[in-house]
Amino acid sequence: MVVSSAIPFRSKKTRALGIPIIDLSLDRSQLSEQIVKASEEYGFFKVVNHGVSADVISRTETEGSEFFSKSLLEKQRAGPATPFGYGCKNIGFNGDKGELEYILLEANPQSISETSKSISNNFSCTVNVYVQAVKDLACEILDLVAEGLRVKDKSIFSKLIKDVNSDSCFRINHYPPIRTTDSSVPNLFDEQYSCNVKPTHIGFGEHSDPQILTILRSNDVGGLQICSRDGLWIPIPPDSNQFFVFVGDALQALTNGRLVSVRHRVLANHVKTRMSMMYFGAPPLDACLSPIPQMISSQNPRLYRHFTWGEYKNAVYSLRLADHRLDLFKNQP
Ligand SMILES: C=C1C[C@]23C[C@@]1(O)CC[C@H]2[C@@]12CC[C@H](O)[C@@](C)(C(=O)O1)[C@H]2[C@@H]3C(=O)O
Ligand SMILES: O=C(O)CCC(=O)C(=O)O
Ligand SMILES: [Fe+2]
Repeated sequence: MVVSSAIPFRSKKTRALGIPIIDLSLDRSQLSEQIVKASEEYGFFKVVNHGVSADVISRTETEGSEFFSKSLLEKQRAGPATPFGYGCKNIGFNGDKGELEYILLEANPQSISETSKSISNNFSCTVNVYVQAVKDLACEILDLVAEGLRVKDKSIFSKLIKDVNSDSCFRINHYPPIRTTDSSVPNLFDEQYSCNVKPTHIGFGEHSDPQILTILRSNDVGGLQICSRDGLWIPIPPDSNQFFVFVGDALQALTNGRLVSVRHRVLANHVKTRMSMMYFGAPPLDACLSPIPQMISSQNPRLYRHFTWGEYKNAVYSLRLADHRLDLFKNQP
């Protein structure tokens, strides 16, 4: 596993640390082991040589930028985020706020074209091609996860997001620079690492992603941080040519806690606009998220009870962004 060089960050609660980088051109047996190791230790890694065309990525970025450059009224025609549609500063339904605007779409061609009606045909086609490409990447990674865990059915995880009824979604977040009039907030910005020196504004608050796997791509503006197992925040330098992968709560449950969903957040940038695009791979609503039998043994007793993605999603939307919702589904001894 290639580990990136140390990332300095001037805050007591963050520390310098490398994050795993997975080269998808390596041979399968090496790859599957590296992916499982990274998913156990961090629940997060960067993938390089991912095979997604640079043109597909840049066209989607252009469509996203064009959408956010429209007037508020025009953007609102994509519908209020209930949860799908255009949202500004409000995240979810329970009072969470962030310094961003976003568009959240169901990740299937019919819904994308329906929600995109008020935007453009180009937006719809481009987003569809992008979503298909990152979905294929997510499936490939999930097959490698199954191989690395030595599970017989290699498609045990990927088939959940390949299912026609998969509840996957796609989100574009747009974080404008913070224009502060508060002189106590220094407009410090570390160009070298593209992150705020003093994190004073939350772009997107601390949380874990509820789904199986998230594939994130951002422009060259930083702000993303992941929380290490010992509770320290690690700034992730942006890389617009590569993808970052997050293990979600559903994969943590399916693997009986062996792979961990990673808590992360985005700090607002004082100077530049960050734009990120996330594909959240999710199962169908009626899919069971109980730990797969291969992950349960006398040394590793069942951690979570039987529950469906639909039940979990209801819990997700009834709670706050930062809540530890998977704890509600722990097995009673
Ligand atoms: C505050 C909320 C927004 C969110 C649903 C929730 O009640 C808690 C989880 C949030 C989250 C985080 C990851 C994804 O961005 C998201 C789409 C998801 O599935 O869970 C968002 C939800 C949202 O913005 O609707
Ligand atoms: O915008 C980002 O970089 C990450 C946002 C995020 O974590 C999310 O939308 O779930
Ligand atoms: Fe997230």
